[in-house]
Amino acid sequence: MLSIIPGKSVSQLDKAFISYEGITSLDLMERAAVSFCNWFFVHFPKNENAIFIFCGPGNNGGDGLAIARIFSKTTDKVHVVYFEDSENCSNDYQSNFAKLPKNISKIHIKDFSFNISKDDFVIDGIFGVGINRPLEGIFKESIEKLNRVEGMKISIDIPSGIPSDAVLDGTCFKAAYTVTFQFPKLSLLFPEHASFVGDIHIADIGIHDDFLKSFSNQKFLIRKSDIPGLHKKFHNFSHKGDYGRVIIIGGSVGKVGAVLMASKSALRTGSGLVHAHIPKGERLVLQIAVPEVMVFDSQEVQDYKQFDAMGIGPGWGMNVDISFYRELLSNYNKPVVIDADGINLISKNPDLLKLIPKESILTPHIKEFERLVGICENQEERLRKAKDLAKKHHIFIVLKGAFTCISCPDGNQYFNSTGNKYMATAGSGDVLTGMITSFLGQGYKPFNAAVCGVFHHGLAGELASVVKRRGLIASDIIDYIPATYTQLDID
Ligand SMILES: NC(=O)C1=CN([C@@H]2O[C@H](COP(=O)(O)OP(=O)(O)OC[C@H]3O[C@@H](n4cnc5c(N)ncnc54)[C@H](OP(=O)(O)O)[C@@H]3O)[C@@H](O)[C@H]2O)[C@@H](O)CC1
Ligand SMILES: [K+]
Repeated sequence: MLSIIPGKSVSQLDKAFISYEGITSLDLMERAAVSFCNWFFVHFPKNENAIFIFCGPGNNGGDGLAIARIFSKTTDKVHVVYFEDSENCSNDYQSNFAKLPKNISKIHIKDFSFNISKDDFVIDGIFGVGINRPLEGIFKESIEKLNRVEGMKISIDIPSGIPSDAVLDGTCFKAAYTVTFQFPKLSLLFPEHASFVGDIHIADIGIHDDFLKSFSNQKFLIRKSDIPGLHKKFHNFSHKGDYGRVIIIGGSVGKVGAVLMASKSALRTGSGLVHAHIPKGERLVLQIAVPEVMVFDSQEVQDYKQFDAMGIGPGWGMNVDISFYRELLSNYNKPVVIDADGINLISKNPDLLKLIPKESILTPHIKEFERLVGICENQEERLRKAKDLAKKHHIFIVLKGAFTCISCPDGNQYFNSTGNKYMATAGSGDVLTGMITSFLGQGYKPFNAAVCGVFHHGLAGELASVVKRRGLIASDIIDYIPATYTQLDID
């Protein structure tokens, strides 16, 4: 997993790493600039337009100057727009300013006309992780003007204005892309910042994972390379019992589709036997739609302990016999997955919280989560409360959304890196419930089940959206679950 380092620790990280590596801070800045340019040349291979690079007084500005020098080897249309005289800027800024070749024009921000056309590039090196207060004066005015001009806008490390670990207060540069160094800054993952951050690219500057770990603050990004090692291996003599017997409990009149999608996705994720528990009178539709699922109503199941895992809540509604739910949680002594109305019922009956088996996985979206813990001001508060809840009740909280966050009982938080905007569609959450329940039933540890569930779910959505785009529906995500195993080379 990739450690996410708090902004305030980045300069300590820098110091420790350059001493370990035997390089200077200027060398590290050069690596950052080269890595940024490598990304740029791949993304914009035929660029012939002007490139305006806005450089603030710190090392983010220093990065901008080094980038300008590299660009100037291939084009004469590079313009550096600076805010402070070099002698008032950071040391590495000064070194890079001195190295600027003659073919780069240098303009003080006060003399800049903001005459930028739509094909030009606007590169934001005004502030990085060193920002320590809301923008004012010339910085605020200039960024507001830049947000009004056209042009392809790219931020270096973080859009100027966003603090690295908190929610924006005031003005911020609006980027189409953010090229961030080595690890995503936490605030890039906040929904409040989506319109400023654009697409995120992580540029490698050679600081390896083990080194980063020692500066980590219990926050991590889940990457593709983390996933294969979390999967169980099966052999040629494995039988359907080995792949688990799971049950999805939910459904109500008009909402049986949720159980249908969760059950089908459990099958597609690899479960050997999938059962569904739905209200009497609704079973026919489910049996016709997914003949592989065995359907029961409440009177028919004698003993829930026979199931390796349970997914509770899809389409359940709020008219559930709460004593049944209470008994279900009290008597089942393995981790369960709880979603949707399964969570809403807990919000209405908070005494249920302490009955949830240890290591269970709750998968709320933001509204379900806030019903559980109270309205939150922003994502920062949500993440804090999710961590507290996970620790207090020894459960996993999967807070769904872009960069879904898994909060663990030990206080660690893991952010998912797969998925896209097309997945915000009815039933997407039911699919995830089915997938995590399936992994639990296959004998995965709850942490592995949650991580594999969210990663494969996001990946299935990405694969489906290649052809479906905004026409994607939850059933498409299910169809692409098998392809995620192919993508990750998991047999
Ligand atoms: N390991 C890495 O990740 C690497 C990081 N690198 C790069 O370094 C960046 C961090 O650089 P940094 O620490 O110099 O901070 P940065 O954001 O440039 O600004 C600090 C300056 O701004 C000022 N200031 C602050 N807020 C202000 C405000 N609101 N309004 C006005 N002024 C304000 C503050 O001075 P102050 O006024 O507070 O005295 C100070 O002068 C990082 O994001 C990345 O791009 C790479 O080069 C190499 C590898
Ligand atoms: K920036």
